[in-house]
Parts: sequence; structure tokens; C-alpha cells
Amino acid sequence: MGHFTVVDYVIFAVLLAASMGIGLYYALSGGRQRTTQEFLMADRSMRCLPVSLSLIASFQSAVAIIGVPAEIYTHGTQYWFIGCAYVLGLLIPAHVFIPVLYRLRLSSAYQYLELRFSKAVRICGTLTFIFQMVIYMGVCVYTPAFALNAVTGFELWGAVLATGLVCTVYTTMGGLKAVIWTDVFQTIVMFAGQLAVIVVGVHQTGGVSEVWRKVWEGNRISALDLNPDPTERHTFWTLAVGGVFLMLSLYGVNQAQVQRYLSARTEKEAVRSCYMVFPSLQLALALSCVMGLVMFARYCGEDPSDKLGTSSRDAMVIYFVMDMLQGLPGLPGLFVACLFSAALSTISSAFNSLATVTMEDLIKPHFPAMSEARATLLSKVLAMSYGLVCLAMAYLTHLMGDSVLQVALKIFGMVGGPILGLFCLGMFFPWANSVGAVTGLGTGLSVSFWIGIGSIISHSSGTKPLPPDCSSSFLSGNTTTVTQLSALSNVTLSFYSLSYMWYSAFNCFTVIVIGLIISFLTGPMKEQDVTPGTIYPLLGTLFGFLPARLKKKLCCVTPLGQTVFVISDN
Ligand SMILES: CC(C)(CO)[C@@H](O)C(=O)NCCC(=O)O
Ligand code: NA
Repeated sequence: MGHFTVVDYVIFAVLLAASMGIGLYYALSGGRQRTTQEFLMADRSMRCLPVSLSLIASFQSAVAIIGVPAEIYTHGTQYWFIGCAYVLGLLIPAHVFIPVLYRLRLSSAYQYLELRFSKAVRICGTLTFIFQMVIYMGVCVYTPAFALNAVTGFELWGAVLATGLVCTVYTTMGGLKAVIWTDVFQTIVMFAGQLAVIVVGVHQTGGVSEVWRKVWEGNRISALDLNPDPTERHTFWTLAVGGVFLMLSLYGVNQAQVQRYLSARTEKEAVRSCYMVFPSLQLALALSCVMGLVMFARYCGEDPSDKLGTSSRDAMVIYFVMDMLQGLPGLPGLFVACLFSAALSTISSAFNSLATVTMEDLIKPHFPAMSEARATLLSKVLAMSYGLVCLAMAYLTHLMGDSVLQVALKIFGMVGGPILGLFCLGMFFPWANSVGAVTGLGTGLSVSFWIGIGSIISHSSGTKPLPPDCSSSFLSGNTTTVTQLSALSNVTLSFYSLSYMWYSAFNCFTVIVIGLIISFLTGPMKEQDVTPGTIYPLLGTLFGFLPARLKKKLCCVTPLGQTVFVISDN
């Protein structure tokens, strides 16, 4: 199974070499990475095309390439409706978050929190972000290595080390410019690999109409599920509405993305790049969903998981790909390159953004006199250290074990949701003060971990997979599902079974509600104390019909800054 020819190894090697080459190029050209402005902010000179491809790459890792087809194979196309969330999920960042953050000329998204609230809130936000990205990184680097190992015997820790080290090296050498340009190259490789699998798969299954017939008869084309039950894992509501909050936490306030917006040469360019993410992200989603359908058409009736010796659907995706591409020299290598491209582009964004926040939010404020050369050297050391942390986290992921897509989406919701809440509290509610913000974040995180860990322990977020057969549409439910359902009558358990697609929204609201209550109890912020340009007059815009005096009270009137505020970077 999965014999690699020389061509395959060459393709894989070219990917790694090209990524290193781009890193080396940016280490030796331009300002040679001698300032933090260049290393962390790409000199704020980027154009929209590379920025947009890089924005997609940040959160599209091997987790999505493997996890989404596995999800579609097992549960049908319901997940595809997350594409509906991309509309508001990108329009809101483009027209609300980018204008506020870009005009403040920040270096780190969390600098906003200090301007709006206080130093303490900034540090809490930064630490939460670091926590989120460090666990997520582990999943990203581990996933492709694990899946490949299960099928081809590709050395597991060898692959983890290779990815981690190559990525560390080019990120440390070439800074954000290298990260963005490798993202561009790697995103193209990612699309090419997925497309190749689909084309070959459709051909081998007997053409488009045959694939369609099988997935239709196998009940894989899901109807719009309008069930309002919030414990239902994937429905139109959880995906299209809950998904908007997930997208906001990733594309609105996550440092990895904000850093890309800030690296754009103008605000317009940043907004345009956000718009350009829409078609590419839809393409990425469509490719991975179609891949799941082709995989189903290929295997319906004969589930290869017995042959494989693992019930992991994630490993099965790789099995399917290798099985199909066998005998086509170069294609297995292209797919492996696709997987590792997706992983590399995500971890490199994580390294660079982590180095940025550690430098800007945790170190620089304490050493205002640090020389530029020393700060840049320290940033490089930080990027490298996070590379090593990433390897350690991969080992931790090894000890977990769930569908990788669910793990990633849970992390985004559990930790990203409260951070989103913190930013919303600051931007939309002028009365919120810093005590409210810290308490809100603390409560949000506690509730989020209580529910998230509760759901992992009680295993309540699983849904019954559809039968892997393309002729019989409905089989009777198995016994485990019945026990799960009766256990759900327990109130706490039903709380634990909140769909993880609601985590972002739910945790965001917890932070806002608690934040506002505490703010009003401890004395709400006064308009003249709020830093100009940190509030987006959302309430005033939404309630445009109200009398001017009331509106003035509501939206705190401070208009969105038109001027550029220069924050001393010292
Ligand atoms: C972030 C979304 C939801 C955007 O569609 C998608 O890219 C996804 O499911 N990502 C999973 C995480 C990952 O690929 O690492
Ligand atoms: Na990626």
C-alpha cells in the first residue's frame, strides 16, 4: 500500500526546498529582516492578492483537507452549509473590525485592548490567544503525520519533526514576508492536490453521473436541516449562524489574520483582501466536500476500515487517496505535498503571530529602551522557540483522539469565542470598563471549559454516522446511540451536548453579558474617557431611528477615527 516512487519523493522535496528558498530570499533581500517592522509586519507594504491567499491558508490546514471529507463521508453534506456563514463572517470583519484596527496603526491586535481598556486586559487577551494557538498548532502538525503514518507507514515523528523544523527555519529567516509568500505558493499546491484527487477519483468511479447516483442513493446529499435544537451537531442554524461567530473569531480578531490586515499597504487593500477570501474559501470548502462524496461513491457498500485496522475516518481519507493514486507516478507525492503545504502554511502563521504578540504585548512594554537589533533578534528566537513548543504540543495531540476537525473547531470555539467577546465588548459597548472586561473574559473561559471538557468527558457531541452503504438508506440505530439518548434526559448532560458550532457565539455572549453587568455595577465608562477611534458606533447605526439625544447616549457618539493615530512603538 502507498508505494512512493522517486517522482513522489522529488515532489515532496521540492515543496520543502521551495519553502526554504522563499525564506532565504526574504532573509537576504529588502531590509534583510533587520527591523521588527519588517520581520513582524512585512514593512506594512503588502498588496491584496498575497494577503488574501495567506488569509485562507492560516486556518485551512491538513485538518480541513482530511477532516472535511471524513465528515462528509460519515454524515453527509450538511457541513457544506458552513459556506453560508462566510458571507457575514467576512463582511463584518471587512467593514467593522478592519476599519477600527487598521486606523489605530497597531502591531498586535491586543494593543487595541490596552487602548480601549487597560494593560491588564491586554495581557489577559494575549495569554488567551497564545494558549489557543499553541494547542491548535499541535493538532495541525500532528494530523498529516498521523494519517500518513496509518496508511503508508511514513515515519510519524519523522514527519512531525520535518514539518516543524522546516517551518521554524523559514519563518525565523524570512519573517512575515516569507510567511505570506510561502502561503501563496502552498495554497496553490493545496488546491492542485485536492483537484487531482477529485479528477482521478471521479474517473475511477465511472464518471460524474455514477458518483452522483451513488451518493444520492447512499443518502449523502443532506437536505437543509432546520431543526432549531441547539444540541444537534450540524444543522443549518448551527453552521450558518453559529459559523458566523466562528468566522468572526478567526477572521475578525485573531492575531494571525489581523497581522495580515495590518501588513497591507492601505486600509482599502486590507478590505479588498478580505473580500477576495470569499471565493477562495468557498472553493476550498467545495473541493473538500466533493472529495468526501467521491470517496463515498468509491467505497459505498465496502467500508475499508476493517482492512485498515483503524476505525479512524481521518486515516481512511488518506487510505482512499493512496489507493486511488497508486500507479500514477507523482500524484501520491502531489497529495502529500498538498497535506504538508496546508499544515506548513498554518503553523508558520502561528509561529509568526505568536512571536509578534509575545514581543509586542509581553516583552516590549517592559523594556522600552530595547534596541531595534536586539528586539529583532529576540523576535527570531521567539519564533524558533514556538517551533519547539509546537513539537511538544504534537505529542499532546497524540494522546487525545477524536475527529481532528471536531478538535480544531472546539478549540476555535472554546478559546476563540471568549476573545471575540472581549473585542465585541470593547468595540460595541462604550460603557464597558476594564474590570468588566477581565471578569467577563474569566467567566467566559470558565463556562466554556466547563461545557467543552464536560462534552469531551461525557462523549455527548457524537452523532450516529449514516450507514456506509449506498443501497439501503436507513438502518436501525445501534445500541450505543440508544444509551446516549437516554442519558441525555439528564439536564447537565444536555448542557454538555450543546453543539460545538455554537461555542463561539455562546462564549462570546457570556463575555459580553457578564462584562456589561460588572461594568454597570462598578461604574460604566464615561464617553470622554474612551480612547477615540476604539469604538464602532454599532448601536447608533442599528438604532438609527431613535431620537438624536437617546442615540448620543447609546452609541457614545465617538465617531470612527478618520485620522491615523500613531501609537509610540518604543
Ligand atoms: C476555518 C474554517 C471553518 C473555514 O471554513 C475551515 O477552514 C475549517 O474547517 N478549518 C478546520 C481547521 C483547520 O483546517 O485547521
Ligand atoms: Na494552512
